[in-house]
Amino acid sequence: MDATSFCGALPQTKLPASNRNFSRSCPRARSVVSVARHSSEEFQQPDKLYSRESLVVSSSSSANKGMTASGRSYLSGPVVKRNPVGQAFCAASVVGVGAYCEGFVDSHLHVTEEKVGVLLLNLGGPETLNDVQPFLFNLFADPDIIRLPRLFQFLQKPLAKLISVLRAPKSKEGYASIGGGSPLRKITDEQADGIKMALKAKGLTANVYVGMRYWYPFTEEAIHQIKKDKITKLVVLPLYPQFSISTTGSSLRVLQNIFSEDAYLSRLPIAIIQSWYQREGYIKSMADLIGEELQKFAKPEEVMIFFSAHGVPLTYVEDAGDPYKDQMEECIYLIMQELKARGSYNDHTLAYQSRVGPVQWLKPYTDEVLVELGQKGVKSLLAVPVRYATCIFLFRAVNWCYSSFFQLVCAFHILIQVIFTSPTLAVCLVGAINHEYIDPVTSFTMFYLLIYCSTIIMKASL
Ligand SMILES: C=CC1=C(C)c2cc3[nH]c(cc4nc(cc5[nH]c(cc1n2)c(C)c5CCC(=O)O)C(CCC(=O)O)=C4C)c(C)c3C=C
Ligand SMILES: [Fe+2]
Repeated sequence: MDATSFCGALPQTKLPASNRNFSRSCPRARSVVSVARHSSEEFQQPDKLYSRESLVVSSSSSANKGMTASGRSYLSGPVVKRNPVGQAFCAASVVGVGAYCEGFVDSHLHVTEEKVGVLLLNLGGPETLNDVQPFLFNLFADPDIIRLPRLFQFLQKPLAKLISVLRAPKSKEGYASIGGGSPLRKITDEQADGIKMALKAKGLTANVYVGMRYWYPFTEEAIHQIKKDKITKLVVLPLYPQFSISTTGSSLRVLQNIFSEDAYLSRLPIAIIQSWYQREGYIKSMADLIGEELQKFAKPEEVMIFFSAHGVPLTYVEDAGDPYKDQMEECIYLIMQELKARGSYNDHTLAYQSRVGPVQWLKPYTDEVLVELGQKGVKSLLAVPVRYATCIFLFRAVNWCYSSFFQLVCAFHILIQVIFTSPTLAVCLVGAINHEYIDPVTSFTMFYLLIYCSTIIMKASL
């Protein structure tokens, strides 16, 4: 649990994947304890799936979209496992995984001296208004965010500089409205603590690390600590419920770059949980929160549930095969099914916010839908950010509504979603982590078994 200190400062530039001489505080070093694991019998247990035909369809289609139109590869599908010695990450068990039995623990345990690490990946956010422009630079310098054709990639950084400077005033306004900085680090730390506690409760003690993509603590810092701690198995959990090239894909690309250049890391067995929007615990937590909020309205059954999600440029989905839209729609479907099962038959709608730049983003747009709903005479609206409590984009839209004619027609109610620090969600995520605990170990063991056998055969033939 000790904090390990680094010193020095990172400039505003995005950290190159190979830069591991960076120095900054990496406060989430965790003590290492031996870990209980489960037999493969457990692994065979049927998963508690929220199944629906399209769940399988969207998962498998995700798998097929591993290579983007521009020839860039990215990882998709709920879970990816890596060959322990392979340099590359490879997609495995895709269809139907990602939603696992939460009670998947507790028998056939045996203890080993493994040092398991759980790496939580997130976006990161500016902690002060002064951080906003450098944070934006890091974001726009990411080739998974500003996707330039290969020929123009040399323009990435100058463009990032320009856009970050132009965007900074608007962003600062947003961050100023939520207290002068992003609470994402605090939220992620709380999530990490929750996950650690939930792991412990299941008898699975592991080091938990946080790695951010665009701000402190950077993913590189977490990896540095993982190496220092001599972790022997790693479960990677991006804290994005749905997969997008621009979020999970981008974070995994950083990992891929770092791992492929490092002898120790390239041998480290890892498992990656690519999406978890379809997990029972997540869907139920969302339904719990929505259900509670609905009860605050005079006529809960008349409330329109308005889901608002962070968008992506349309080309991500249409040209690059980003599964994000499918997964988001699937997620909303599952939440609504759960609400129906509980007797709530509310109307609902999904819209996307946070457009940046002149290109077309996923539609319908949040601000336009809000106007339409007002014009249709919707009186009660429960706005649900599908992601964070800190969703500045949704707050922006809602604030705008409050200050316009909308206030007159809609009895607005905003659901502030605290799900990401909820213990239920932590337990749900630990279900996913726990599932991954065993498989890399199995493949790791299998690999050494193979090496061992082939050595014997080679020796015998000499
Ligand atoms: C081209 C730009 C962007 C893409 C693509 C994009 C995808 C994307 N982002 C999130 C989640 C978050 N983004 C956040 C901030 C943010 N995102 C962009 C741009 C793109 N995002 C910008 C410019 C910013 C900064 C704020 C602003 O200027 O409007 C955040 C907030 C982080 C925080 O500080 O708390 C989140 C969360 C997802 C899920 C996603 C793709 C699906
Ligand atoms: Fe974003």
